[in-house]
Amino acid sequence: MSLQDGGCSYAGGSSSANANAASSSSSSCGSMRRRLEDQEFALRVYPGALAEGTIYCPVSARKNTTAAEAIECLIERLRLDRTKCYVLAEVKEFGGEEWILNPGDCPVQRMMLWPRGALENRGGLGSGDDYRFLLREKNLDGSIHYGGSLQMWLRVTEERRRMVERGFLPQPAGGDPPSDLCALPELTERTILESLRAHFRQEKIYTYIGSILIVINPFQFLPIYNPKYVKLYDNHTLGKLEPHIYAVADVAYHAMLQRRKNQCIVISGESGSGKTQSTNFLIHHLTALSQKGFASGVEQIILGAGPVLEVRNATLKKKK
Ligand SMILES: Nc1ncnc2c1ncn2[C@@H]1O[C@H](COP(=O)(O)OP(=O)(O)OP(=O)(O)O)[C@@H](O)[C@H]1O
Repeated sequence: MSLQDGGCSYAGGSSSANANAASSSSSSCGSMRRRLEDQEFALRVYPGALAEGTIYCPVSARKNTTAAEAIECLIERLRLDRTKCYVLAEVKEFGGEEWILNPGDCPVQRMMLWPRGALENRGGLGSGDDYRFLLREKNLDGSIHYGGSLQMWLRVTEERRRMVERGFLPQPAGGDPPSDLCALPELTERTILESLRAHFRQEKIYTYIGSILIVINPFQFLPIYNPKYVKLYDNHTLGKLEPHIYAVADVAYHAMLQRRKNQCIVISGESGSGKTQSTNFLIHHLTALSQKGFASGVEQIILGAGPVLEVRNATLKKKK
C-alpha cells in the first residue's frame, strides 16, 4: 500500500486567461486575480479499486484546470487503461452521495467551496476526511461503475492508514518523512509542510531541520516529558533519537560543560505557539541534568521568574 508521492503536475491555464491577466496588470485587483489563477493547488484523488494499493494520488492543478485534464494526469500516473472512460466524483460526506464532475468542470473551484477545516485537514483526521475527490470508471451506457465492494475497500484502506499512522502497523516503504527535513530529497515549502503534517498526524510534534527544532503545538498533553525521557536524552548525540525539546536542552548543557562557554537557545514563534511551554520543558530538562535526580527548588525558582519576565517584555513592547 502506498500514498502516491510527488504528484503529477498540470501546468494548465488557457491562453485567454493569461492574456486577460496581462492586460489588467496595472491594477492590483488584476494582479491578485492573476496570482489566484496561477496558484497551484494539490488535489487528492482517491482511485479506490481502480488502483489497488494506492490510497490517494495527488494532482497539482490550477483554478482553471478541468476535470478532464486532471483525469488525463491520473491515467498517466496510475497507468490506467486508456481504453476506458473515467470521471471525477466529489464527495462531501464519507460514504455519502457522489457528485460527478463534467469534463469541463474545474475541481479546484469546487474545492474552494469546501469548509476551511476540510482543506486544512484533507486526508488527515477529523471532519476534513469527509471531503474528497474519487476517480470512477464510466460504463459505456454512461452509468458509473462502482466495482464490487469499493466503499468497503476504501474504509479498510483508510482504517489501515490510521493504524500505520498510530504505529500499530509498519510504515509502507518510503512513506515516512525523515525526522530531519534536511534529508528530504526535495526541500520546498510544500514538502516541508507535508512532512510536518505527516509527523503531526503520528503525534510527533518535533521535527529537526539540521540543528533547528520545529515544534507544532499539540494543544493536548503528550506523555513525552516524564523522567524516562529525561534519562533517554541525557548526553545523547543530536539526531540519534527522535527529535525532542530535551535533546536541544541536552546538547546545550553538554556544550556548556565541554566548552565552558555560555550557550543560548532561541525560541521563536507566534503568540500561542508554545514558546513558554517549550521554555518550561527546557528548564525542566536542564535542571534535571544539573541536579541528576536530586530534588531541589531551582526549577521552581526559575519557572517562577517566567511570568515576571513575560510582563516585563510585554511592557517593553508596548513602550516601543
Ligand atoms: N508541547 C506542548 N504540549 C501540550 N500543550 C502545549 C504545548 N505547547 C503549548 N501548549 C499549549 O498551548 C498553550 C499556549 O502555549 P504558550 O503559552 O507556551 O504559547 P506562547 O507562544 O508562549 O504564547 P504567548 O507568546 O502569547 O505568550 C499552552 O497553554 C498549552 O495549553
